[in-house]
Parts: sequence; C-alpha cells; structure tokens
Amino acid sequence: MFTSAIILAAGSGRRMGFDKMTARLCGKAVILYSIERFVESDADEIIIAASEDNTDKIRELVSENIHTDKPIKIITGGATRFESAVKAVRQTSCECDVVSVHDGARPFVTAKTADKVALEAFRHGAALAAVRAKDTVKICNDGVVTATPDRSGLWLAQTPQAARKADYLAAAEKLDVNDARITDDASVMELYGIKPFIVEGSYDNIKLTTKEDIAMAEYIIGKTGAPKLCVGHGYDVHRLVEGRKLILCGVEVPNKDNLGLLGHSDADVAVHALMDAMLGAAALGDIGRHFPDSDSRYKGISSMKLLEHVRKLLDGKNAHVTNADITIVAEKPKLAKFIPDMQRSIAAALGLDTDDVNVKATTEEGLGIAEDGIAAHAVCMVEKIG
Ligand SMILES: Nc1ccn([C@@H]2O[C@H](COP(=O)(O)OP(=O)(O)OP(=O)(O)O)[C@@H](O)[C@H]2O)c(=O)n1
Ligand SMILES: C[C@](O)(CO)[C@H](O)COP(=O)(O)O
Repeated sequence: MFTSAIILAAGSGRRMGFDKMTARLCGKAVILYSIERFVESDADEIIIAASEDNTDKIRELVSENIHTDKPIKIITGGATRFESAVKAVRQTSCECDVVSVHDGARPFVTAKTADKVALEAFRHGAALAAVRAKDTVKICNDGVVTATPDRSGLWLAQTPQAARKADYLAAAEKLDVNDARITDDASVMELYGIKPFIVEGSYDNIKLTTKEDIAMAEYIIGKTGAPKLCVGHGYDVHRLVEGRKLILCGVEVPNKDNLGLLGHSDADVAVHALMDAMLGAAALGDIGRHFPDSDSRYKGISSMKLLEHVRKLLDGKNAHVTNADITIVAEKPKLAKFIPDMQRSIAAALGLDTDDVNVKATTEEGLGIAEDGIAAHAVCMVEKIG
C-alpha cells in the first residue's frame, strides 16, 4: 500500500489572527510538529498545501529542520480546505493507493494514528480519526433546542482522514468545491456514497483554531514532555600564522598582515567554540570526538559544514538551539565591521532569527594568549523536547 500524506497549511488563520502554521509553539513552528509525525509514519511521501503567503517560510522551515529521504513536495493550496486537499491529491505520485489528509493545524497527531487511519482507509475505502463526544449535543434553531441526539453515536471528527485516491478524485469530480456540506474529507466520501471507518483518536489531537487553543497546546506539550532547557559552553584557541585565510563565524576577514588561523580544518575558532557549546548542551561530547584531526575528511573543511552536521546531531536528539552568544578574543585584526555578517551567518546555519545570535569581540589588553592567536568562547541555550 502506497500512502501519500497531505498536510494542509493553506488556511488564512482568520480566527487565530495570524498565520498559525509558521507561528512557534514552545520554540518550534506549528507545521513542523505534523511533518515530523508523518516522516516517522509509514507514509511514502508528503505533500504540503501552503498558501501564497506562507510558502517560502514553510519551504525554509522544511529545508532547515526536516532531514529525511522521504519525498516532500510543497504546493499552493486553494481558497477552501477542500480545494487545497484536491489540489494536493492531484499532485500525489502515480503509485499512490491511499491519500491521508491532515490539518497542519493539528500538531499532536501521532504516527500510530496516522498509520491506522491509512490502513483502515485501504480496507474500508475511507477512514478518519475521531473521538467520542463527551458533552451532550443540542440541535438548535432560532436559539431554541429542537433535538437532543443520542450521544452514544456521536463522534467528533479529527484528522487525518484518508480514502483510496481513485475514489477521492472521483468524488471531487462530482462535487462542487464550494459545497457548504463539505467540512472535512470524510464528508466528501460520505456524499460520494462511501461510509468512512472510525479510528478512535486522542483528545490531545486538538486543532489550533483560536488563541485559547495555544494555551491548551502548550499544556499538552508540557504533559507529554515539557521542553527541557540545557546550557552549553565551548572554548577554543588557534594560532595566527601568515598565509592562511582568516575565517570567523563563516565570514572571511581580510587583513593587511595576511594572517589567518592554523588548523586541520579552516580553523574557524568561533564556530569551533559554538559547536562545542552545542554538543555540551546536548551531552554529545565535543568536536574532537566527532571530527578528529587525524581524519583526512576534515582537512581544510569549512567549519560551517561541520556546524551543519552538529545541528543534525542535535536534531536527532530532538534538541534545538534557541540562542547563542559568542565572544572572540583577538588583539588583531579589528573585527567590529564584520560582526553583523557573522551574526547573520550563524543565524542562517542554525535556523535562528539574527536577534537570537550575538557575536562580540574583545582583546586581552596585550596580556594573554590573544597576542599570537585568536580564542573564542561560546554559550548557547538548547531546548530538548520529549
Ligand atoms: N483554503 C484552505 C483553508 C484551510 N486549509 C487548512 O485546513 C486546516 C483546517 O482549517 P482551519 O483550522 O479552519 O484553518 P484556517 O482556514 O487557517 O483558519 P480560519 O478558518 O480561522 O481562517 C488548516 O490546517 C488550514 O491550513 C487549507 O489548507 N486551505
Ligand atoms: C477537518 C476538521 O478538522 C475535522 O474536525 C474540521 O472540519 C476543519 O474545520 P475548519 O472549518 O476548517 O476549521
């Protein structure tokens, strides 16, 4: 069974008041929670329907945070949820048997529920995650109750909602995208004549619709494992010699004395200190252990490449840097005018805002090690989830 997961992120967030897909929830963009669960699931590919306004940001979030061989495609959604879903289904692989549509606004789906819904859709034609109604439900007209349906048969629909691709497309052909009865994918299948199978979901699989839902989502994250904050510190020194490039925080610093730092890699002492701080916070050792100078693969390598690798090591532990502060200790050359570029370079490498990265330079008043070399200290905060 080939399953295509579709994550809907093309809504306008009108009731929330801002784009909820790219907003951060405990430090992580909302859309990333669902993408990670579908990467973990048995789905064979992921199609994200984004809006014209959030496509670039979502593309950036995916490329910086999601490391998988699973194909991920980002398409432009439509004016309604149904239209976005249909556009995405049309972009699935020709091998696809089952399409499983999920609201990007439901960050707490689990891979297990996603797999169960897809499997039951393959067996029964359509399936959805849902929970039993806990409250008594009233049907009203003109402000007065006209009926109280039997609660034992009432379920609250969640996502994912899945169907066989061929049936979903055939149903879409027959239906009007603006049909007010279509509030979810299960109703598409019902109107087509297929009875969706219910997979009992979790009350935690809430949809972020209004601002109050954010507080609930933070509570759920706390319940399932509050993010733990860990601090890390790194320190490094390299000797200054003639005839090498001087690279600091990934930025080349030209200088009249033609001085650069000596080392097995490009000897970017500031990035080395930062990597040690990150590895320290995540209890992953130090750069000597991960990139030994006896290994020829690292000869002359850009330390920014090593930083990319360290970031992936942290991702593997569900750990993300939330801010970094680097102090470069150098008597020469003067570094002030290069600092904004250094901050931008580190922020881009770590997927942070430039406001979350600080680089500063100081001397040792001619009293210390910085006479013949450059040293760097770095501290960073790392948030570990789960
Ligand atoms: N044209 C649309 C409308 C909605 N959605 C997606 O469908 C899901 C459920 O929609 P909802 O919670 O209503 O999101 P919004 O449409 O963004 O919210 P609002 O109705 O308040 O504008 C969300 O993941 C949303 O991004 C979509 O992909 N395309
Ligand atoms: C699909 C859904 O999440 C099931 O509960 C819901 O119907 C989406 O509704 P919205 O009007 O797009 O918020």
